[in-house]
Amino acid sequence: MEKGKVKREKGKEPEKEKIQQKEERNKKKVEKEKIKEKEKGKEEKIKEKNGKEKTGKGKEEKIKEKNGKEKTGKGEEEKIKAKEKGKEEKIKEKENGKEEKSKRNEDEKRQERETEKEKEQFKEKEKDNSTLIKIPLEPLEKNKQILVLGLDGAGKTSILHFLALNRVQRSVAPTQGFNAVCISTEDRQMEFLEIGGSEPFRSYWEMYLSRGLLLVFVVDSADHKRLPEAKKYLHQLIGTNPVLPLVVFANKQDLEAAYHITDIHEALALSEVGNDRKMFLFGTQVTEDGSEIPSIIQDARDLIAHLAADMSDQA
Ligand SMILES: Nc1nc2c(ncn2[C@@H]2O[C@H](COP(=O)(O)OP(=O)(O)OP(=O)(O)O)[C@@H](O)[C@H]2O)c(=O)[nH]1
Ligand SMILES: [Mg+2]
Repeated sequence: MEKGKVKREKGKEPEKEKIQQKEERNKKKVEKEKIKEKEKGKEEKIKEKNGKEKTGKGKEEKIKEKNGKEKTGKGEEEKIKAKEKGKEEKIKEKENGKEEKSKRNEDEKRQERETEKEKEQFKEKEKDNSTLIKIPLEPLEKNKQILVLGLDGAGKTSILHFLALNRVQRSVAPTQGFNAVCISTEDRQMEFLEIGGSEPFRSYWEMYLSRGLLLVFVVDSADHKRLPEAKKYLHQLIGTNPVLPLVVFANKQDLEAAYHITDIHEALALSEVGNDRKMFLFGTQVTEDGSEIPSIIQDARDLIAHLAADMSDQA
């Protein structure tokens, strides 16, 4: 019997154990579930975090996009600037073009004015010369001329103008080549031929000397330095013809530096022109206010007319 008891007791003990085992299993289950829940919570948190991160990424992307837009915005700004620059440059170019055009217009107008002035001056000269007969070179070859020679600037044209018109010519241009002038006196006409005194024209002097009726040689009395040069040319000319009459004009006597005619006589070695030659020396000046000395030019004109008449009678 005790054994049975024992058996019962033993039987009771397995139930307890079973219950305990069940309780333990339940506990474990509960713990597992708790753990699972915890894990789930963790995962969710992580997910949330990730989500946030994602949204963060989104922000970044948005920022990037913004930057991109900003960049594109900058690009547009640059384009606009470039366009503006281009416009400015075009405007500048136009302005420059306008300036150049206006400059050109001014230059053209100036030239027109100058040509008009020149035309007016020419017309005035024409009026002045209306009493003079400009003789073409062809007919002059038949008649002998009164040659008017001398270095450039000596006053040849000025003297001729005064001889012809008894007036001073204000602006005298250097003679480029020939200047033929016909002066009428009471009983005859005199044909004068001036050849330019600049170097390129001096070679013609001697060529025309053979056709010369007489030689009028003009010097600038104040141009001391060039007197020896003038002397050289004069003696070369008269050396070819021992009887050609010579009338020397010691011009520009109004200038302070002007040599007196006795000094000019010496400087030009006029005593050496030859005994067979008629030679005369006049101190002259062609100025507006000079009233006495221009009368000398008139005397010189009378003398020249006389000499020319003599020479053409001889011919
Ligand atoms: N002070 C002064 N100036 C004069 C006189 N005669 C001429 N002139 C001036 O001297 C300059 C030259 O005169 P022109 O008559 O052109 O001299 P040119 O000998 O004909 O000169 P070319 O034709 O170059 O050979 C001009 O400016 C004249 O006004 C004068 O007696 N006194
Ligand atoms: Mg001249």
